[in-house]
Amino acid sequence: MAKIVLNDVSKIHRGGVEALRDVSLDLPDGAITAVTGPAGAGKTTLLRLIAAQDAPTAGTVEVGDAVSQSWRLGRSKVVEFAERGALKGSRNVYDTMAAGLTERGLKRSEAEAAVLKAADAVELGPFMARRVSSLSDGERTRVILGRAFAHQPRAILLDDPFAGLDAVRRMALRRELRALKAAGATILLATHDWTDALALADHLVVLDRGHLVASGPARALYDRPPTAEAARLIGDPPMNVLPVRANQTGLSLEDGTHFGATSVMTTATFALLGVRPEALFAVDDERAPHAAATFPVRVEEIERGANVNLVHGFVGSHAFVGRVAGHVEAPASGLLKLGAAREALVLFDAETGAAA
Ligand SMILES: Nc1ncnc2c1ncn2[C@@H]1O[C@H](COP(=O)(O)OP(=O)(O)OP(=O)(O)O)[C@@H](O)[C@H]1O
Repeated sequence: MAKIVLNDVSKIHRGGVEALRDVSLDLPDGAITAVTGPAGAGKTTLLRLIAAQDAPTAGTVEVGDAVSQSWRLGRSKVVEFAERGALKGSRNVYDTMAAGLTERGLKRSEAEAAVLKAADAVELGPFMARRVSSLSDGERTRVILGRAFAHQPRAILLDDPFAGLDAVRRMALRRELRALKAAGATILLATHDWTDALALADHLVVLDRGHLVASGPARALYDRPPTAEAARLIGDPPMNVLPVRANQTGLSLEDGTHFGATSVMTTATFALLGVRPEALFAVDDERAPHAAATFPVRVEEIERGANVNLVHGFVGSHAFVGRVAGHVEAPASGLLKLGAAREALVLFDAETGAAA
């Protein structure tokens, strides 16, 4: 197992791009951490620094007992950084998985046993002699994972491991990663995909434009984001966040659109009100539970799915999304009332954005 600690880490790439700024993190060992954030947030840069493939411009990175005073020192023994782009197409699968094992001190026979065992685990046995360039994206991902298994590192870093995998392989990979965790590995994966992140992660790190937006236990961060900024970045679709004004009659938008929500106590006149898309339900549905707040949504589009519908529209002038179960239809007026229970409403400070 290996705990990963970053102290005030910044990384300025050549050309002056500040990919990370003053990031401090303390990641639990023996857990799965998902590093999330929009394109260009700094996810790959963070993984590369932890793997000692690149040096921080400032700050220190510690992995287990390998500290980065000299930033490369000892790190290769504890971290396997699995980058799809780094696979050599002309190598066969066996050599790709075996590369570096003897340098780590394994005898040839031990290296061979480790590779064959790992290949078995990721069902790559029949592929051993195939060139990497002849493999599909999904098969390459399995090579990457197989290599990580064979090396038995204490921390495994995976950059976008689910890209290019079909649904069945995604599920299989999630199972493999859980099994690796159960065997004691610390796993860090960068992903854009919230389904995978939330299905797997014990811990979430949210980055945006190089700064750390949030870090904490995945479920808690998802249910109660610490700031409005985090709320807008966590989940797909993320939480709706509306600027509201409070008085005795409840909460309203600046244009007077009223939500009720008298049960939401706030001493401030202005606040930000958050509600998760999947917490919303159509209030005309007589089976709907009692709504503590009602949002009149001017519907632009309803994306129909097998069990849930994504309602895209506006509340006042603010974009708003509902993920509503069952059949839902926009009324002739175009205004669909979506409600939420009291426990689904989150208030943030209007000035600081901190959760109330
Ligand atoms: N080697 C490099 N030289 C110069 N700039 C770089 C380099 N690597 C990354 N960057 C820049 O640093 C920022 C962060 O990039 P990074 O790849 O870490 O983000 P990311 O969150 O992984 O993005 P994506 O989700 O698109 O893969 C981006 O603006 C990127 O263009």
